[in-house]
Amino acid sequence: MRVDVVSIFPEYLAPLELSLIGKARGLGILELQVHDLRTWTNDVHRTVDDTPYGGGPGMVMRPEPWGRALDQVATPESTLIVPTPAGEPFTQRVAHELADLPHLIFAPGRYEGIDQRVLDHAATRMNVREVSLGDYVLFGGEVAVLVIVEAITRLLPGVLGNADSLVEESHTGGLLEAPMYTKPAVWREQPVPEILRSGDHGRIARWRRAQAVLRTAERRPDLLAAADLDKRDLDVLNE
Ligand SMILES: COc1cccc(COC(=O)c2cn[nH]c2)c1
Repeated sequence: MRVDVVSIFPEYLAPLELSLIGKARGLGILELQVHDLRTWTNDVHRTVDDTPYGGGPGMVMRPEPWGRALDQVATPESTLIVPTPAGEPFTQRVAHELADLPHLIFAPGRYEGIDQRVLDHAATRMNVREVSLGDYVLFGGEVAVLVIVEAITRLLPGVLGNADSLVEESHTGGLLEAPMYTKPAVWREQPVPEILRSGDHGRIARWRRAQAVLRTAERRPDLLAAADLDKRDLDVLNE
């Protein structure tokens, strides 16, 4: 997979050089390049924003620099990803969809956003997806790009050593993950649930499922409604 990021704060994306993402790049699983949007400005002040038509507070990112950046970076097989509070929810399912694509271009917006014509024009020549990480507003999309790139990179084949760890992650099967424990068996007078040390893998799987159902009911009733619960799950909820 190839990833390009165009930003007015390219140094914000430096953490993408580290850890698993750095490993994925080292393995040739992921190609990543970060670009400075101001490369594509042509005025002496390298201007990237201006006041909004129709009035209102703040500034809007001008279309020209973005248009020239995408002219250079995009191909017809590119997908433009724009992190924005106004986007579709970014979920593990969306992460899987994006992980299958050949080329992602991230357009983290600053100020009040990017002139809409940039996205409309891009949509005539590539896929465009506006995605939201949550219902809050950041100063810019760079932090969201770090999150999205990490969520996608860990799904790329060869990145995670133990493929099984993907199976147990939250949001698989639509439920939250059960609580996890490791040594010591007792810590500050708190014992690990004895069932997990019983060696009875059938009971352990049932216990974990029950914990996942209860935790999801408590914290994310929206996910529970969408999950395919079996009779035992319903018994757990009605206990
Ligand atoms: C492109 O337009 C804008 C406008 C305002 C802020 C941002 C940065 O993204 C977020 O704030 C965000 C992303 N998911 N949840 C919040 C982008």
